[in-house]
Amino acid sequence: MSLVYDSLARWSVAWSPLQVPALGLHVRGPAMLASQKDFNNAVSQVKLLKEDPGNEVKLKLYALYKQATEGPCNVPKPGMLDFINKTKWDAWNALGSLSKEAARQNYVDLVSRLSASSESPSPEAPAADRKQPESDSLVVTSEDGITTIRLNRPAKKNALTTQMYHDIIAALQAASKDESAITVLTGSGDYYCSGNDLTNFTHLPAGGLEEMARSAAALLRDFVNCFIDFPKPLVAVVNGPAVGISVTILGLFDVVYATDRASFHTPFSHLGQSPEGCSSYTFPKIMGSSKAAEMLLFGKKLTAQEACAQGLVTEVFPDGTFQKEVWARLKAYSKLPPNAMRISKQIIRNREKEKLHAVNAEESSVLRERWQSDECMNAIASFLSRKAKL
Ligand SMILES: CCCCC/C=C/CC(=O)SCCNC(=O)CCNC(=O)[C@H](O)C(C)(C)COP(=O)(O)OP(=O)(O)OC[C@H]1O[C@@H](n2cnc3c(N)ncnc32)[C@H](O)[C@@H]1OP(=O)(O)O
Repeated sequence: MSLVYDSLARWSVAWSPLQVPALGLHVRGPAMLASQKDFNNAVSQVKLLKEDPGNEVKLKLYALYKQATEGPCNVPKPGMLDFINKTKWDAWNALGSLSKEAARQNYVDLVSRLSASSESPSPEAPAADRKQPESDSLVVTSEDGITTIRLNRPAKKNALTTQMYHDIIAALQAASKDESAITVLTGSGDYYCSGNDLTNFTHLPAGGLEEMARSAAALLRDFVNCFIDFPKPLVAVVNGPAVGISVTILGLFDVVYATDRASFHTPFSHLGQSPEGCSSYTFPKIMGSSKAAEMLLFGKKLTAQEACAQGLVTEVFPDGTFQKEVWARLKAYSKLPPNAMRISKQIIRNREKEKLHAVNAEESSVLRERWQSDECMNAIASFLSRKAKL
């Protein structure tokens, strides 16, 4: 094994970025596919990366570059002892029949994530230096090795405004670098979260509905990407009912604790919308395809006990002792060696990441279209005119 690593290390030095170029099967709607120009720009951007992304990522870049430019692997497999070329061949071959267009897009996405992370400030951000959220609707605290991101809009059942999506992204980015061992998302008041604030769709920008849908899809994608990439144990403390996107992203958490008062509701069809938060992939995996379909297609609301029986929730606690029991447990977990927890999370999650990014891109692209549909507009108008509730 070390021989392969050694060889890869030398190989990466010899690599020109132009030869370099993610594993994973990407299926996405045509609206989101990168152009040849985007691809060429990404190829140039690789040369400007400030940090060496490491051999694993270089291999992904290489494989995607080959797939995007030459299509599926079409050369004979190198011999057993030709470690370097065999490793490259395996990476390219693992992409199977992924189309050139999807490979080009995945390459562009990967480079853009690499560029963003190499530009972000790397030093550890202690809790005291954390940039506070722009609005009071999100409260971020760090104590006892736990960073807690609290949705704080109880009068609106913690519905997520556009600003809150931005603030959660910033809070997760800061938490990934602070000194805490565990990060928690929870809500204030009687609800965990009622999902996307439906009035987000009423603030039409100059470009109209189309522009609103485009920018919401881009924000959704960035938001979900942060959960996919979050490096530390991520725990949801579900203090009450959860709706929409606050339910779907639970599949990206490591542990989900719920009060017995919680319920889990994804009424996408009622709203003329479609699943997000990678739930089109994680839910069938977690609970099987027919239970997932009942939730995601028919909007079946699950009790906390049902969600636990189906694997979406880790454990359910009586509401009266929920906070006390959960926080005592989290405080104990936060004393465990943080690096061991990060590394274990990496092992569990890393092989799925590229797939999850592809699913996220596809779901966001489909929703961009859905948000411009009459079905969706009518459902939102109906809620806003107080004719409809879930
Ligand atoms: C970047 C964009 C990404 C987009 C990602 C897409 C995500 C998809 C989803 O999340 S879909 C889910 C959307 N959510 C809903 O459809 C829930 C709508 N809300 C309700 O049906 C009900 O409010 C309820 C069942 C959650 C709670 O009912 P209850 O009777 O207990 O309470 P009220 O209805 O009186 O609510 C109190 C006030 O809160 C406002 N409110 C609640 N949820 C939302 C919401 N999602 N969006 C906007 N506003 C919400 C509600 O209108 C009340 O306000 P008022 O006191 O001013 O009347």
